[in-house]
Amino acid sequence: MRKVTSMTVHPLPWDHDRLVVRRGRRSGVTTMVAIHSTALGPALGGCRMKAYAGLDEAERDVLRLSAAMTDKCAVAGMDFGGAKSVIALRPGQQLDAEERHAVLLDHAELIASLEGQYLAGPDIGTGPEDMLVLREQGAPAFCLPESAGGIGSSSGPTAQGVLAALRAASGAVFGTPDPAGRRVVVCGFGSVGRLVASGLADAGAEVTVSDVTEGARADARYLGYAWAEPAEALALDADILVPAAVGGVLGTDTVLNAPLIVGPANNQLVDDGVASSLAARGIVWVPDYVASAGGVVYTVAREVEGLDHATAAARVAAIGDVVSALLSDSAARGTTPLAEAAALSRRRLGGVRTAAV
Ligand SMILES: NC(=O)c1ccc[n+]([C@@H]2O[C@H](COP(=O)([O-])OP(=O)(O)OC[C@H]3O[C@@H](n4cnc5c(N)ncnc54)[C@H](O)[C@@H]3O)[C@@H](O)[C@H]2O)c1
Repeated sequence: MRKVTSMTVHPLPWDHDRLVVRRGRRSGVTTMVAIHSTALGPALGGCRMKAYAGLDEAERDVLRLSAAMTDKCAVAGMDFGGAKSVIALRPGQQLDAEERHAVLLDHAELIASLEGQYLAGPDIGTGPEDMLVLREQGAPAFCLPESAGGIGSSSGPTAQGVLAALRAASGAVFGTPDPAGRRVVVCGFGSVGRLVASGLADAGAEVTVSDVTEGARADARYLGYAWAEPAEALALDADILVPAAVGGVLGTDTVLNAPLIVGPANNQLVDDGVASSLAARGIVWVPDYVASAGGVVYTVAREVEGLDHATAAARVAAIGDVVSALLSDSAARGTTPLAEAAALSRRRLGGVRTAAV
């Protein structure tokens, strides 16, 4: 196992706790875990399985994502640190069932060697069934299938957290949290986007949805939603834009015509500087790691802390209180909601530097 410590100048950023990288003895696939911070408790974060151009790219991804998890946990009030893991496939590499199982066993071995400091959840390319394989091999993992006593998909609580954030932000921007009559564009009609869209439609909002797949378009038509082409969706004249697809969609030059942006998509900004540019354009952007925390908040409360549904759901709903406070503080101080979220994270961490790499 290659263990990189904070004595290593490259590629480990100064504020990461550790990065462990190992080529699996069964699968030959390289997997890695980055633990950004354990200041608040054991570090948790998703396990991403995808193809990378090279291991440098995979390391950059796992380091950046683990740092963001520290902020996500800290701002959501969780007593957990931030981490992430990556199963780095080669370009074009496809795994059959047996190879996938071997990769998961290798990854479980790596996670188990961290002695409880990393708790894995699902991310792009992995799901609850994979978490069960990790758990069965002695690796701490959450978001297990319902058949194994877990909560299954985290999409429901993630959507509930987005709706809580959206209501709170609507209160700040429009003077009322009620989405009734608001024109909302949901970009990305996937697991979370669909639930956010239906929650808003049920509350009386005028919902337009968009996606890149024909299946999503057919489903949207069947369910009676207005449709926007993906290339035009972000620029639609609306009250609220909900990015629920991929990251990197909001840049300084992106044409936007909604005064409020709040959604679950991770890493929505091309870079953190875009937060200032959005504020200067009079657009309120709720930091994605605040709005999207519902899934991890709920799942960890239920599966790791053993809390009941009502207590866990109340924690998800409290994301709305966090958003209200961030927006009120940013308005009062002339800062961005992102700056306020980062400051809140730093306060919880007792001054430990947490900037994303
Ligand atoms: N599922 C969760 O619990 C969770 C938690 C936190 C964050 N997120 C983030 O929220 C986002 C949505 O998650 P999900 O679970 O619904 O994913 P998903 O894969 O089910 O849905 C994403 C949808 O976006 C569509 N899409 C891709 N590119 C697009 C584009 N350019 N324009 C419009 N649509 C496009 C896809 O076709 C897909 O239908 C992701 O960024 C994810 O990382 C999800």
